[in-house]
Amino acid sequence: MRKQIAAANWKMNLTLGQAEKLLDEVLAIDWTPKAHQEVVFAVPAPYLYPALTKLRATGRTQVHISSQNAYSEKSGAYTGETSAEMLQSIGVTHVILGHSERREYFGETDHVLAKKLDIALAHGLTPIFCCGEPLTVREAGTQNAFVAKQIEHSLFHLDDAQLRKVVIAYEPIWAIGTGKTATSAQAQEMHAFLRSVLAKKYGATADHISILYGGSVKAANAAEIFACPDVDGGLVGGASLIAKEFEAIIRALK
Ligand SMILES: O=C[C@H](O)COP(=O)(O)O
Repeated sequence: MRKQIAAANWKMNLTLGQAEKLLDEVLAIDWTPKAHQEVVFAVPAPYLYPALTKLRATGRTQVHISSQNAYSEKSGAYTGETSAEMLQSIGVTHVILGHSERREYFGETDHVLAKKLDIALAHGLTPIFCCGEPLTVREAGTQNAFVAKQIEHSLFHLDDAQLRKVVIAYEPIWAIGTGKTATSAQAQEMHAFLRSVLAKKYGATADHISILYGGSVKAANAAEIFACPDVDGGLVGGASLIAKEFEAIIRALK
């Protein structure tokens, strides 16, 4: 079975004290993962190392710490940036790339994201690559072509072995932080389409790629969305900041 993943994206929220309390609460839940289940915490950069330290103390092996971003160059005079090599050196295993907020506020293009994917993979990180359409595109009914282009432009230069290390997150922008979730039918339709896009180039490998859904996932809707055959868990923003909510989302993994 494909990996089923509950990924928390804390975005730019929480003080250190709040972050430690939340992590403690979620790490303490009585949860025995199935072999194919994982939990990922994408925490703000200043909390990566404290979070890793806490996680190591629990001995949990199916829980991982992720960066919310990494730069597209190996090292050098890039003030304020964090490299994939730095993340690897402290024990971070995952990195979110191409979140719509990065694309919108920081001008990240498909081309830059292709470079970020390369450098993340070269340093052994698992990229969680985000794609998704804005409301205008959804209303025009052209979401499939829009999202297929994001995938083709940023991922299609990867070889089969590299693609197998990538997790995809489909996040319709109109559903992020709006409380307006895609219906499970809309999510399934897009996830199946994305898998077919991957299959055209990578054949049966497409069946091994986890595709997460993101956009107003919460305790009340996670089980229905995760039950869709092509949905392999979720990338969760707001609800991941509340321990009880995120616990329920973890328990909704299939
Ligand atoms: O990365 C997470 C997504 O942007 C979803 O955020 P949300 O769950 O607050 O809608």
